Amino acid sequence: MTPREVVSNCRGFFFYLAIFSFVVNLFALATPLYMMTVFDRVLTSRSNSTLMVITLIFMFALAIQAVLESLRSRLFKQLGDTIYSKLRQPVFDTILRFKRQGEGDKHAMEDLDIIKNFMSGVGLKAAFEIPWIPVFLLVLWAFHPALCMIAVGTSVVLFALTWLEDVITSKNQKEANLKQRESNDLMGHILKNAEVVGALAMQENVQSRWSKVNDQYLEQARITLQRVGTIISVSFFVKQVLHILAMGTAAYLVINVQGVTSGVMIASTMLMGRAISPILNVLGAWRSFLNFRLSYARLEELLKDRLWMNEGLRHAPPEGHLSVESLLFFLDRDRTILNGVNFKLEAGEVLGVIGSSGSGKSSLARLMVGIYQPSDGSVRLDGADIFHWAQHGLGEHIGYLPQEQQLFPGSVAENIARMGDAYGKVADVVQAAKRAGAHDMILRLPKGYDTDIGVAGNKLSGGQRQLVAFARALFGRPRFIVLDEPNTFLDGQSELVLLATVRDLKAEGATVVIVSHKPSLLQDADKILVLGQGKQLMFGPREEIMRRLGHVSGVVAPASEIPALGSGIAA
Ligand SMILES: Nc1ncnc2c1ncn2[C@@H]1O[C@H](COP(=O)(O)OP(=O)(O)OP(=O)(O)O)[C@@H](O)[C@H]1O
Repeated sequence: MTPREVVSNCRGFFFYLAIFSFVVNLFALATPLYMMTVFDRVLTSRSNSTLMVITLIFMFALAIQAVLESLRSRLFKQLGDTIYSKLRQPVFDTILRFKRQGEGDKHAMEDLDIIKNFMSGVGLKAAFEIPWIPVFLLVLWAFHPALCMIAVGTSVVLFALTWLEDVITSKNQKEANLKQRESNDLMGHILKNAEVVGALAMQENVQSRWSKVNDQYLEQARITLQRVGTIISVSFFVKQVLHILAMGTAAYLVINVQGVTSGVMIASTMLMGRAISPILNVLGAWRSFLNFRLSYARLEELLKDRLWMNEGLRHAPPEGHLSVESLLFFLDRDRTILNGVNFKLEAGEVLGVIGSSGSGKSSLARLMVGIYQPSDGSVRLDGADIFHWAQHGLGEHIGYLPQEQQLFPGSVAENIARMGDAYGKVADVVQAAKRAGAHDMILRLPKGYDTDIGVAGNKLSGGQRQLVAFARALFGRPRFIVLDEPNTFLDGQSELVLLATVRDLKAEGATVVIVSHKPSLLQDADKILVLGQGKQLMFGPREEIMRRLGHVSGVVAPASEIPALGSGIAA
């Protein structure tokens, strides 16, 4: 769902808001009418009882106006909340997906907040008052055309000021927003890497970089505020002038024109204020309207035509037949990361992926679990295109251990249970931990499975994090498992457990892909895929590939030797 679709689904809200706004504004005529009645009828008749009755009637009208106004405000708030709640999930899914493609817009949630605040606050309210400007002007015209002309003149000046404000501030405002985000992002990175900053004495360097961006933000914000301040002062002056002009003109009319009473004079000056108040509201809400317009357009762009957002087909658990077909992958057109990768695996086979640094192994792993979308070709599991298989439908049958473990704040058990209900699935959590060889390590932690691992697992060692991430990959007995450099932080003992686990998985019929620089990990592999500079150099049974690599001792050649084979060797 895009913002446009959501807003269009909220038509009912707009209908009721229009009705409420109509009635509230109608009641706004009550006070000028009261003043006119008091001046022209009560004061001339000197009747106390009339004054009392009229006062009570108008007080009742004001009470109704107050109640309606409060209901209208609630309706605005409800509209904002409804739009927010309908867009929250698609925006969350989208930014997660785009982040994974390396082009994420993590500020989309801020955009959603801006849309919500505009819809539930003064911004939209001002828009609903605009249609009332001509009505008030018509009433003024009925009093005397000169009064209407003064209000029109003032409105034109105020509109011109609003336009001028936009012209002289929008560029700076945009720049200020951009620099503020850049400055916050940089601060986030500095805090994240605080250890390195401290250890390598980088404080001064990073501080000066951050200050530079932050100063640019402050400067743009200062210019914007200064200009807005000037416009506000001029608008205030125009308002005061209007007031005096209105009073003066009305007094002139009372003196010189037959039929214009002092009641009309008071009522018309009040009405004039009422007529320009929507313009002042628009002026006040202009900035939030501009931000709303930007955010709305950004979210519309982000959410439209996202095929993956459709509810994916729910498949039965896959058997594990993998086919990678004419795979092409690039993040930007100038740089191909993978090209022409073609291979098949039967369920229960183990594939070892080797290749030099930067040859595309991790990218292939990500494509195989549906994180990246192929630029061409496909990755299919049991014949179904993995990328189009909805994440929640497919993910539960997949095990994936990324190079950086990517743990979440929470307990060990929650992390193993993929941040789901760990305590409802204790047996599964423990079983996954045991299979990953993590159980004993976890029991030695201060609170065992309940141990809080800290932000991104910073309370665990590298090896402990990897074991927890491995257990998470095995949680739910997946049928297809991709392990990207699973032994980076593991000691010899844990590595033996890893090998035994791979053997068990194979015996159970699960399909396993291991990306590794380390030949010893691939001794149980059925097939080996060799990548070099994004191309498939070789693919085939392990023994054959080892022979082609000139190996005799039963282990695969070190990755550093592989590029020397060149890219011309096809599988
Ligand atoms: N998000 C990204 N943005 C830009 N380039 C990327 C991105 N991810 C990967 N690459 C590029 O794609 C190429 C392959 O990277 P990949 O991580 O797949 O290699 P690898 O074989 O796993 O390397 P290593 O063994 O060092 O982990 C590299 O040249 C890398 O710079």
